[in-house]
Amino acid sequence: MALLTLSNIEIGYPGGFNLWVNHLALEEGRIYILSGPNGAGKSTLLQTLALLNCPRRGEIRVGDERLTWRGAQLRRLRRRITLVHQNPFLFSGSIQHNLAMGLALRGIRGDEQRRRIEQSLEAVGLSEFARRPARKLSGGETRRVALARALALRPDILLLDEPTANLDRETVATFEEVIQILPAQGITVVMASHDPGQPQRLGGELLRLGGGRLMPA
Ligand SMILES: Nc1ncnc2c1ncn2[C@@H]1O[C@H](COP(=O)(O)OP(=O)(O)OP(=O)(O)O)[C@@H](O)[C@H]1O
Repeated sequence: MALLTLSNIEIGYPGGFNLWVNHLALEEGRIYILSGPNGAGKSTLLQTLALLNCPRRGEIRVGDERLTWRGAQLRRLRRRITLVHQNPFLFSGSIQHNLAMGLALRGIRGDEQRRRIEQSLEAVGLSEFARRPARKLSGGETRRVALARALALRPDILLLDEPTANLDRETVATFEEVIQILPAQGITVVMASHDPGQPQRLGGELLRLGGGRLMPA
Protein backbone atom coordinates (compact mmCIF):
# COMPACT_ATOMS: atom_id res chain seq x y z
CA MET A 1 0.00 0.00 0.00
CA ALA A 2 1.21 3.52 -0.81
CA LEU A 3 2.43 5.69 2.09
CA LEU A 4 0.63 8.77 0.84
CA THR A 5 -1.94 9.04 -1.92
CA LEU A 6 -3.38 12.16 -3.52
CA SER A 7 -6.50 11.77 -5.66
CA ASN A 8 -8.17 14.46 -7.76
CA ILE A 9 -6.46 17.21 -5.81
CA GLU A 10 -6.79 20.88 -6.62
CA ILE A 11 -4.47 23.21 -4.70
CA GLY A 12 -4.27 26.97 -5.10
CA TYR A 13 -4.17 30.43 -3.65
CA PRO A 14 -6.78 33.15 -3.76
CA GLY A 15 -5.95 35.31 -6.75
CA GLY A 16 -5.17 32.73 -9.35
CA PHE A 17 -2.64 29.95 -8.97
CA ASN A 18 -4.12 26.49 -9.38
CA LEU A 19 -2.45 23.09 -9.44
CA TRP A 20 -4.24 19.92 -10.43
CA VAL A 21 -2.98 16.50 -9.32
CA ASN A 22 -5.04 13.70 -10.76
CA HIS A 23 -3.22 10.92 -8.95
CA LEU A 24 0.01 10.63 -6.97
CA ALA A 25 0.96 7.66 -4.82
CA LEU A 26 4.22 7.76 -2.84
CA GLU A 27 5.59 4.29 -2.26
CA GLU A 28 7.83 3.31 0.64
CA GLY A 29 11.59 3.50 0.19
CA ARG A 30 11.68 5.57 -2.98
CA ILE A 31 13.18 8.86 -4.06
CA TYR A 32 10.98 11.20 -6.09
CA ILE A 33 12.35 14.27 -7.84
CA LEU A 34 9.84 17.05 -8.33
CA SER A 35 10.74 19.15 -11.36
CA GLY A 36 9.16 22.04 -13.21
CA PRO A 37 9.81 25.67 -14.08
CA ASN A 38 9.83 28.49 -11.52
CA GLY A 39 6.32 29.06 -10.26
CA ALA A 40 5.06 25.64 -11.43
CA GLY A 41 3.93 24.80 -7.89
CA LYS A 42 6.70 22.59 -6.51
CA SER A 43 6.78 24.30 -3.09
CA THR A 44 2.99 24.42 -3.03
CA LEU A 45 2.75 20.67 -3.66
CA LEU A 46 5.42 19.97 -1.01
CA GLN A 47 3.35 21.98 1.50
CA THR A 48 0.36 19.79 0.69
CA LEU A 49 2.40 16.58 0.96
CA ALA A 50 3.53 17.87 4.38
CA LEU A 51 -0.19 18.13 5.26
CA LEU A 52 0.24 21.89 5.83
CA ASN A 53 -1.75 23.18 2.87
CA CYS A 54 -5.30 21.87 2.60
CA PRO A 55 -6.43 21.38 -1.01
CA ARG A 56 -9.57 23.02 -2.35
CA ARG A 57 -10.86 19.63 -3.36
CA GLY A 58 -9.81 16.03 -3.60
CA GLU A 59 -8.71 13.34 -1.16
CA ILE A 60 -5.49 12.54 0.65
CA ARG A 61 -4.86 9.15 2.24
CA VAL A 62 -1.97 8.34 4.56
CA GLY A 63 -1.63 4.58 4.34
CA ASP A 64 -5.22 3.39 4.50
CA GLU A 65 -6.42 6.40 6.52
CA ARG A 66 -8.42 9.14 4.85
CA LEU A 67 -7.16 12.53 6.01
CA THR A 68 -9.83 14.58 7.76
CA TRP A 69 -7.64 17.72 8.21
CA ARG A 70 -8.76 17.90 11.83
CA GLY A 71 -7.47 17.58 15.40
CA ALA A 72 -5.54 14.65 16.76
CA GLN A 73 -5.45 12.73 13.47
CA LEU A 74 -3.82 15.65 11.64
CA ARG A 75 -1.26 16.19 14.43
CA ARG A 76 -0.38 12.47 14.51
CA LEU A 77 -0.01 12.12 10.76
CA ARG A 78 2.01 15.34 10.39
CA ARG A 79 4.64 13.83 12.67
CA ARG A 80 5.34 11.16 10.07
CA ILE A 81 6.31 13.74 7.47
CA THR A 82 9.05 16.40 7.65
CA LEU A 83 9.54 19.32 5.27
CA VAL A 84 12.90 21.07 4.93
CA HIS A 85 12.63 24.53 3.38
CA GLN A 86 15.05 25.82 0.78
CA ASN A 87 16.31 28.54 3.11
CA PRO A 88 15.75 26.93 6.48
CA PHE A 89 15.42 28.91 9.68
CA LEU A 90 17.75 27.94 12.49
CA PHE A 91 17.12 29.16 16.02
CA SER A 92 19.79 31.02 17.98
CA GLY A 93 21.88 28.80 20.24
CA SER A 94 24.01 25.85 19.27
CA ILE A 95 23.43 23.40 16.46
CA GLN A 96 22.89 20.73 19.09
CA HIS A 97 20.16 22.89 20.62
CA ASN A 98 18.48 23.25 17.22
CA LEU A 99 18.30 19.48 16.84
CA ALA A 100 17.28 18.89 20.45
CA MET A 101 14.25 21.18 20.33
CA GLY A 102 12.25 19.20 17.79
CA LEU A 103 13.07 15.97 19.57
CA ALA A 104 12.10 17.35 22.99
CA LEU A 105 8.75 18.49 21.56
CA ARG A 106 8.11 14.86 20.67
CA GLY A 107 9.11 13.67 24.13
CA ILE A 108 12.50 12.33 23.02
CA ARG A 109 15.04 13.23 25.69
CA GLY A 110 18.13 11.90 27.47
CA ASP A 111 20.27 9.20 25.87
CA GLU A 112 17.94 8.63 22.95
CA GLN A 113 18.01 12.35 22.14
CA ARG A 114 21.82 12.48 22.35
CA ARG A 115 22.14 9.38 20.16
CA ARG A 116 19.87 10.78 17.48
CA ILE A 117 21.68 14.14 17.44
CA GLU A 118 25.07 12.45 17.13
CA GLN A 119 23.90 10.09 14.40
CA SER A 120 22.22 12.72 12.27
CA LEU A 121 25.08 15.23 12.53
CA GLU A 122 27.45 12.44 11.58
CA ALA A 123 25.25 11.54 8.60
CA VAL A 124 25.66 15.05 7.17
CA GLY A 125 29.36 15.26 8.10
CA LEU A 126 28.96 17.88 10.83
CA SER A 127 29.83 15.94 13.98
CA GLU A 128 32.42 18.52 14.94
CA PHE A 129 29.89 21.34 14.68
CA ALA A 130 27.52 20.33 17.51
CA ARG A 131 28.45 23.18 19.85
CA ARG A 132 28.84 25.89 17.24
CA PRO A 133 26.35 28.75 17.15
CA ALA A 134 23.74 27.93 14.51
CA ARG A 135 23.37 31.52 13.33
CA LYS A 136 27.01 31.78 12.27
CA LEU A 137 26.99 29.19 9.51
CA SER A 138 27.30 29.49 5.75
CA GLY A 139 24.24 28.86 3.58
CA GLY A 140 25.43 25.35 2.68
CA GLU A 141 26.18 24.48 6.33
CA THR A 142 22.78 25.84 7.41
CA ARG A 143 21.09 23.48 4.94
CA ARG A 144 23.12 20.54 6.18
CA VAL A 145 22.09 21.30 9.76
CA ALA A 146 18.45 21.57 8.64
CA LEU A 147 18.76 18.19 6.96
CA ALA A 148 20.30 16.70 10.13
CA ARG A 149 17.48 18.26 12.18
CA ALA A 150 14.93 16.58 9.91
CA LEU A 151 16.73 13.22 9.93
CA ALA A 152 16.84 13.21 13.74
CA LEU A 153 13.03 13.11 13.69
CA ARG A 154 13.12 9.89 11.62
CA PRO A 155 10.16 10.72 9.41
CA ASP A 156 8.56 8.18 7.08
CA ILE A 157 8.52 10.85 4.39
CA LEU A 158 11.18 13.54 4.02
CA LEU A 159 10.30 16.49 1.79
CA LEU A 160 13.19 18.64 0.59
CA ASP A 161 12.62 21.94 -1.20
CA GLU A 162 15.54 22.44 -3.60
CA PRO A 163 18.12 21.25 -1.06
CA THR A 164 21.03 21.54 -3.50
CA ALA A 165 20.17 24.79 -5.31
CA ASN A 166 23.14 27.20 -5.47
CA LEU A 167 25.56 24.86 -3.74
CA ASP A 168 29.04 24.05 -5.04
CA ARG A 169 29.54 20.68 -6.70
CA GLU A 170 31.29 19.12 -3.74
CA THR A 171 28.49 20.08 -1.34
CA VAL A 172 25.88 18.83 -3.83
CA ALA A 173 27.72 15.49 -3.88
CA THR A 174 27.68 15.37 -0.05
CA PHE A 175 23.93 15.98 -0.04
CA GLU A 176 23.34 13.36 -2.70
CA GLU A 177 25.34 10.76 -0.74
CA VAL A 178 23.18 11.38 2.32
CA ILE A 179 19.90 11.35 0.38
CA GLN A 180 20.75 8.26 -1.63
CA ILE A 181 20.93 5.98 1.42
CA LEU A 182 17.68 7.17 3.03
CA PRO A 183 15.38 4.65 1.28
CA ALA A 184 17.43 1.81 2.83
CA GLN A 185 16.59 3.38 6.22
CA GLY A 186 12.89 3.28 5.39
CA ILE A 187 12.65 6.98 4.50
CA THR A 188 10.82 8.02 1.33
CA VAL A 189 12.17 11.24 -0.14
CA VAL A 190 10.44 13.82 -2.31
CA MET A 191 12.73 16.63 -3.40
CA ALA A 192 12.19 19.62 -5.63
CA SER A 193 15.06 20.18 -8.01
CA HIS A 194 16.07 22.08 -11.13
CA ASP A 195 19.13 19.85 -11.66
CA PRO A 196 18.47 17.68 -14.74
CA GLY A 197 21.14 15.15 -13.73
CA GLN A 198 19.73 14.53 -10.28
CA PRO A 199 17.03 11.91 -11.05
CA GLN A 200 19.63 9.66 -12.62
CA ARG A 201 22.34 10.26 -10.01
CA LEU A 202 19.91 9.53 -7.18
CA GLY A 203 18.01 6.73 -8.88
CA GLY A 204 14.92 8.85 -8.40
CA GLU A 205 11.55 8.81 -10.10
CA LEU A 206 10.73 12.05 -11.92
CA LEU A 207 7.52 13.92 -11.09
CA ARG A 208 7.00 16.75 -13.58
CA LEU A 209 4.86 19.83 -12.94
CA GLY A 210 3.85 22.14 -15.76
CA GLY A 211 0.83 23.92 -17.16
CA GLY A 212 -0.87 23.84 -13.77
CA ARG A 213 -0.80 20.09 -13.33
CA LEU A 214 1.26 17.07 -12.37
CA MET A 215 2.02 15.37 -15.65
CA PRO A 216 1.47 11.66 -16.03
CA ALA A 217 4.73 9.64 -15.65
N1 LIG B 1 1.22 32.23 -0.17
C1 LIG B 1 0.93 32.43 -1.46
N2 LIG B 1 -0.14 33.21 -1.81
C2 LIG B 1 -0.47 33.42 -3.10
N3 LIG B 1 0.21 32.91 -4.15
C3 LIG B 1 1.27 32.13 -3.85
C4 LIG B 1 1.70 31.86 -2.52
N4 LIG B 1 2.79 31.05 -2.55
C5 LIG B 1 3.05 30.84 -3.87
N5 LIG B 1 2.14 31.49 -4.65
C6 LIG B 1 2.08 31.44 -6.12
O1 LIG B 1 1.86 30.09 -6.49
C7 LIG B 1 2.60 29.76 -7.65
C8 LIG B 1 3.47 28.53 -7.37
O2 LIG B 1 4.47 28.87 -6.45
P1 LIG B 1 5.51 27.80 -5.88
O3 LIG B 1 6.38 28.53 -4.91
O4 LIG B 1 4.77 26.63 -5.40
O5 LIG B 1 6.33 27.41 -7.21
P2 LIG B 1 7.72 26.65 -7.35
O6 LIG B 1 7.54 25.66 -8.46
O7 LIG B 1 8.16 26.11 -6.03
O8 LIG B 1 8.68 27.82 -7.84
P3 LIG B 1 10.28 28.04 -7.71
O9 LIG B 1 10.93 27.04 -8.64
O10 LIG B 1 10.45 29.45 -8.18
O11 LIG B 1 10.64 27.85 -6.26
C9 LIG B 1 3.39 31.01 -8.03
O12 LIG B 1 2.68 31.65 -9.06
C10 LIG B 1 3.40 31.83 -6.76
O13 LIG B 1 3.43 33.20 -7.07
